[in-house]
Amino acid sequence: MSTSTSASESNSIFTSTGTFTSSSTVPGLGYLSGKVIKRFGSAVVNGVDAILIRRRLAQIEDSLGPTSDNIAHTTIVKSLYSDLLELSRPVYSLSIRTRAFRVIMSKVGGMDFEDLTQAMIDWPLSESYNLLKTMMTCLHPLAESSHSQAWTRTTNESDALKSERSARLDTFLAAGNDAYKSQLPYMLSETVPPRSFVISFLLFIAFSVAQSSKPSFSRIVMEAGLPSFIVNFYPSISIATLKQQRYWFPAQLTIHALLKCLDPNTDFFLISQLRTMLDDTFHLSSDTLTAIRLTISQKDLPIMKLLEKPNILLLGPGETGKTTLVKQIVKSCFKSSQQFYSDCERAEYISHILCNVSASVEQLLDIIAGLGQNLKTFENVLIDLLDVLDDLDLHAEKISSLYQYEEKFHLVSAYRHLDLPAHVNYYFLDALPRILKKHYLPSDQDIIQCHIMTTGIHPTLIDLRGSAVSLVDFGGQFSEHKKWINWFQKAGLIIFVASISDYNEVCAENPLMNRMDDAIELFDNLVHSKWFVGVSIILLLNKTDVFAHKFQEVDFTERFPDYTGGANHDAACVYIKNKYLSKAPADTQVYFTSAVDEKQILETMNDIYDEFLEPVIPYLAPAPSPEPNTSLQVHVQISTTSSHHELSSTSQ
Ligand SMILES: Nc1nc2c(ncn2[C@@H]2O[C@H](COP(=O)(O)OP(=O)(O)OP(=O)(O)O)[C@@H](O)[C@H]2O)c(=O)[nH]1
Ligand SMILES: [Mg+2]
Repeated sequence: MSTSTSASESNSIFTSTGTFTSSSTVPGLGYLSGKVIKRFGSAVVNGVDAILIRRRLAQIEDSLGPTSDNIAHTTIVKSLYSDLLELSRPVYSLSIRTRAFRVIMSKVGGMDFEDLTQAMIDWPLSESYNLLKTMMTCLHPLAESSHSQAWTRTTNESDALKSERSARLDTFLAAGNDAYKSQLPYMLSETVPPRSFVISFLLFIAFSVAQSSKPSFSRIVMEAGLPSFIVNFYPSISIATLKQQRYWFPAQLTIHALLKCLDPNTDFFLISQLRTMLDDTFHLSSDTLTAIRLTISQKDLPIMKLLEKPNILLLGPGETGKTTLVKQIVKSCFKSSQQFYSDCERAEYISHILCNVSASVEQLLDIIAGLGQNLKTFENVLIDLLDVLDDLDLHAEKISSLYQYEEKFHLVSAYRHLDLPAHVNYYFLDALPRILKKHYLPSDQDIIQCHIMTTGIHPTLIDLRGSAVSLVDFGGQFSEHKKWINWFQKAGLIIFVASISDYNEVCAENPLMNRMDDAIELFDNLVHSKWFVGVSIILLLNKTDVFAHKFQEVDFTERFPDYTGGANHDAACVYIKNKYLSKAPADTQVYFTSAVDEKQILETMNDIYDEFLEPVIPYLAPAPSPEPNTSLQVHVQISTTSSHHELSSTSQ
């Protein structure tokens, strides 16, 4: 590093009219350098003074740079920031300014700007103006050579000198941009829209304006070009319908702070300019400064993970209700006045539903054979039923004969206790007379109740209160688990879906393994996985409706001898919940759900959105626009009836 600074290097590149304000009180080198900075400000800096300035800068970098520890003493902090700002002024050499500017921009990017803000407010307004203008140039998407060229002096410099100056300025701006970017609390990726890049800066401006609360400071923010800067990143902010979107929040917060601080008597023009950009309904429940502080503090929460990766992963064992949940959410985004499934889609479900039932009937036949009792009549009914289910069109006669003996259906129902899958046992068996009718077309509920085993990974983009979030559905069978890991790094939030009613069932792939034991073990593994540090994991104990039936029919204490809650259904639910929670952090959120109940599942999802997603929504990409000629606000990337799915042939 050069220890001397040439006259040409130390000349101002940007015009500056300010006076010097640094007043370091730090004894020793800091003190000396503070004085030097103060004394030499715009003068040509040479020799020992240049060395002292550089040493002071190194000290500032050590204390305030990204790797520094916090400095407790407020007087020291004040003097450090004061000198830092001083050294960013255009009167110093570009190499000094670049280093100082880098520290400033890293503080802004990392939302660690309370002290910097204070120092800037205490600075002369003309200096703050220069700095803010430089920051906006540095963050502007086109902050490249065109800018620096416009900023270079229009003296009679030779072209070569001009282009050298321009190149050095580009390096200066790029260094600030990089420092800012490197400290952002969220990662920039393709899924994060460009406006997210300036969230930290806008909060810095909002905070400075609110902290200063002086109209004069707000005025220089306006004059430095903030409105056009905002419009660059939020191009439609003046459009009434768009500015109400929640993702305008950081820009709206900044505009709101400015409007609060400008003087209505003298700043009429500026105020009316800002009014066109502010949503009329914009409202803060606390004062401006508190609201900004709250927004800044969110950077520490796991929700920032969601901001980086707006993916909600639905994990859990097979047949617990993951896909049903997706179906309900996707359907809910559709305007209720219209039909969600077309007749064609409904027709595609017929074969899946028939297969669901016939798989269970086959299972029932196996069970009966194993009972060793003479149940010939019943077996014949089931065989007839299987035939019919195999091809409805060919067996019209048989269907009518089945109808003639409606008690036969009751006979089937009488064997419910024989461990059939819940959706057949509690739903499709009752619906058989309707299903076997000519021209049967599945209802919405039939589609929700139909099980199609998921294979592979299926992300679906959903409209979450105006923002786009990806809901990722995975196959839950053992053989599918190895595919999950590809998505672990992309997890923003995890919803582990377990079935509360499977306590007396065995795994489809391993009849020796109890389903609930297997689910708890899987949950335990995921909760403690290194992939999910800082990611919230929500537990959904699903199939409460099935549990309610089962709890009446199957002795709970037989399975759990240490359960002491007797016939109290709620006590049994808490008992199972605690079994899961014994493996998880104490603050794990648990929801009891029935995914086949649309209203209930949407209420639960709303609670999850409020609790885990609301603060992130303003920063996410907008939801995909509705398809032409439809009010569908959801972009479903997979077809629920596609050939990606295989039929479940076994359930218990
Ligand atoms: N009664 C009832 N049935 C449910 C509930 N949740 C899911 N089901 C049914 O259970 C079956 C399995 O549900 P899916 O959503 O396909 O399960 P999954 O977790 O996606 O299963 P895999 O894709 O195999 O991992 C379907 O027939 C659903 O209708 C519930 O809360 N109550
Ligand atoms: Mg599924």
